[in-house]
Amino acid sequence: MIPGLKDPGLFRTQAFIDGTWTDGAPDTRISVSDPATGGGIALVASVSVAQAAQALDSAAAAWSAWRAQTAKARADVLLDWYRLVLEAREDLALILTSEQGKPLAEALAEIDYGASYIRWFAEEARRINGAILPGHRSDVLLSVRKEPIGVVAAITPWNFPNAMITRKVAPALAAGCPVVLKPASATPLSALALAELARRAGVPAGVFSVVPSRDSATIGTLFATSGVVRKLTFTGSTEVGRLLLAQAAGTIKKCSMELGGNAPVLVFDDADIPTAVQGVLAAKFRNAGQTCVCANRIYVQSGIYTAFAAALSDAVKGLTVGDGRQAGIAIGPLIDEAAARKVETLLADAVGQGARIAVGGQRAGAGGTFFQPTVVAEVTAAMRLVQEEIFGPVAPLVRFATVEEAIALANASDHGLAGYLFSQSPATIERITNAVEVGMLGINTGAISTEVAPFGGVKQSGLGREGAQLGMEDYLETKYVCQQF
Ligand SMILES: NC(=O)C1=CN([C@@H]2O[C@H](COP(=O)(O)OP(=O)(O)OC[C@H]3O[C@@H](n4cnc5c(N)ncnc54)[C@H](O)[C@@H]3O)[C@@H](O)[C@H]2O)C=CC1
Ligand SMILES: O=C(O)[C@H](O)CS(=O)(=O)O
Repeated sequence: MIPGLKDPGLFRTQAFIDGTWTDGAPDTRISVSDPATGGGIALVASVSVAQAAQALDSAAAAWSAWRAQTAKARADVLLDWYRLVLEAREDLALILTSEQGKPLAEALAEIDYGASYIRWFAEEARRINGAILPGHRSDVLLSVRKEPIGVVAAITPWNFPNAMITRKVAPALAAGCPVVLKPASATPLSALALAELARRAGVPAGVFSVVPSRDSATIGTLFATSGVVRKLTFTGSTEVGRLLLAQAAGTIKKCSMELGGNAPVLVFDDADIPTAVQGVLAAKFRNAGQTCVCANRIYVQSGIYTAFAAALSDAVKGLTVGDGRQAGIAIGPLIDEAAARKVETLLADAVGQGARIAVGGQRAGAGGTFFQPTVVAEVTAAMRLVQEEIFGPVAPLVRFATVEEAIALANASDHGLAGYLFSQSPATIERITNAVEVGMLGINTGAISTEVAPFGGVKQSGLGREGAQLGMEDYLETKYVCQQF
């Protein structure tokens, strides 16, 4: 149980299948722990493959009635879900912080962000328009219709355990598609609370099921290979996304992939230093650096390097580390011991090659997975801090000299999700905007995520877009009709 919930009915530990709360496989449960304390907070059902398959079958059975609903009727259910989520935002944030660790202020922001996707796609549901085409002959009528793709299987990560779910489920339901969701095993409680609120909003049985599982690989294989599933949508690491794409190939399944990132930041000599510092703080340290759009490699032009490094270090020293439920905390715990060890390993590699720790660099506090917000100077491209997604509160600073060098350094990655640029030169901004290989670019800001804009990456950061009008397309099929008079 989570102390302090106003509505204990949102604390759900069973699976939600075909509109019913149900136990999982016997003798198998997911132990959910609080990353701030290491203590256990719940034992959650872990479904069997048969139960996951049953959820898929119930989705297929519910599809025809859900797609037959008018767009307005689906939009009304989504708006009710949106209202209920906002009414429960404090409980949802407390559940989220308890299982994931981010500060409550960030958790509240995530709930609002997640809810914004529900509202956005409630509105988009009524804008799924087709077209009448100018015919190629005078005796035909040509039309193009958008139709729901069918049963959607979704797999989501632990770092945004609310918004990554609504960013998928809301457009799917709006389009007329049923969804079976497998949330991350570290953070199933947020998903189950959303399912309870969807049930209260009137989402019909079978249209939205949640199947937590300790055996992600087996459930993932079922989702990727089942003939019932028409659409697989995944958010998580590139490694798992690659595996799922390969598994889905056998059924030519439509896939959306929101994968790993390695965001470059370019700070030019003409940047406004306070703006650049605030932008890097926002892009680097949100969720203790555990976001896919985090600033991962910070390239600073040589003329501003010393001043920027000093200003950023001073700002980072002011970031407080602690339990996200306490007031004023900026950096919560990392999700688990493995995540903390990875940060230590990357730092040791950098220092071993000559990098210098300017701020932080150690675990914070007595025990646990808290890590000091860290600034590392004199980092080079040869270091793992630059080559790998850090997923921790570490800001590596790399020098560069010219615009051409900055472009080459920024694009020297197999990933291309987000990127950031700080400059006051229109010519530099235009040059970099055109040359940098990313799906999303922040210019003089580190906060870019919104439901109104298409979220996604290029290269090995993924396929497709979420949010915006584009985000609906991933849940639709196009039918062309040629009618002979
Ligand atoms: N592009 C985006 O929007 C986002 C990308 N990410 C990326 O996700 C990663 C961190 O999240 P994690 O949850 O640790 O990623 P992960 O890939 O380990 O897990 C993501 C989800 O996949 C499941 N999973 C794990 N192995 C699987 C398998 N073999 N088959 C099927 N499902 C499997 C997990 O249980 C979880 O639900 C980072 O690389 C981050 O960049 C995270 C959030 C957003
Ligand atoms: O990085 C992620 O996990 C999310 O996509 C973060 S965001 O959408 O809030 O930027």
